[in-house]
Amino acid sequence: MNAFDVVGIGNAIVDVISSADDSFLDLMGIEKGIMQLVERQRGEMLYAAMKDRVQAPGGSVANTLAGLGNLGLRTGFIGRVHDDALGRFYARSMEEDGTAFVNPPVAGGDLPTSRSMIFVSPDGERSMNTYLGISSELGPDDVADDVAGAARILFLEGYLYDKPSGKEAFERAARLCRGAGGKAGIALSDPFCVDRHRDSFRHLVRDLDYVIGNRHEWESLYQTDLSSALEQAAADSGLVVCTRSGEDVILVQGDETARVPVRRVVPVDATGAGDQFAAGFLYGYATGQSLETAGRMGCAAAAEVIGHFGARPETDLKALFRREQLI
Ligand SMILES: OC[C@H]1O[C@H](O)[C@H](O)[C@@H]1O
Repeated sequence: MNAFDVVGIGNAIVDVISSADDSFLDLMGIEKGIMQLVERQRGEMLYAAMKDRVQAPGGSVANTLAGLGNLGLRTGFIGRVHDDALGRFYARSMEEDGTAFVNPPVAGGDLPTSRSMIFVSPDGERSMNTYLGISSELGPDDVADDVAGAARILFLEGYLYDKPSGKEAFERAARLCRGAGGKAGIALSDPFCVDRHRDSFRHLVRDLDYVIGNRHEWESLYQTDLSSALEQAAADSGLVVCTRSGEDVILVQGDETARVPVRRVVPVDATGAGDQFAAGFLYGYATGQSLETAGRMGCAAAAEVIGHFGARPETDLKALFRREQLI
């Protein structure tokens, strides 16, 4: 029996969250609604400018694992934090959220634990400014055989391709998992990330077992409109999932297509919507649900997280799924 139902690998990031209106974003030169990588100095400047900031564990794939841990699956996260206050907070929080943080915080070195300064606008949009710190050093040595090789399902973060060592870690993890008979898939992360790594990601769609992305990411990947992009993706990949903020989610596996309706609501904070969609979907995938049920689980988990600040669920997702008659 595998030690883990789902193992994820990605950037281990502490989120620092505060509210800000559009004029503040303009003043600070922050592009609304995307994730921008920032240098340490700019990160410190933005941190200092945040009013009533709240600190929470984040990181895209790690957020998904927290959702899966909440749902009772056996989960592990491969990430890299420094042995500083933020890093110890992060490792402890992952464990408290039900996910094994398999690599201990790293002592020594200059780079601190990663943090993302996230500004939430009154319309619920989030603008993320991430200083990668020690996470930029995540590499193949962080990927243990008895973690990636012991996963039934592996979930990989597209953002890792931004650093050569992250890419090597990603590829080693996928090799170990699939070599031991597990399934590996990727979250495309964001359209700019797709733009930076288009050729590599096109290969991954062909090589991996499932791919999750939103409409902008799929359009960027194939540089065409959504329906042509999904047609190509379905021909390339075993299982394709496309979220479309506020519109039906589309899931395609071989000849089967499911469309899952989404209730349109104004988010309190959109941070983590895609991550929790992935958690609900992967719970369905791991427990052998139909495409449609897995998609509905994704939508339910995403709807929960956008109803409050922060990128991780605050309620019992299994109870939520029961109420929605999904389990
Ligand atoms: O997807 C949301 C996450 O992306 C960024 O990596 C932040 O850490 C945030 O928690």
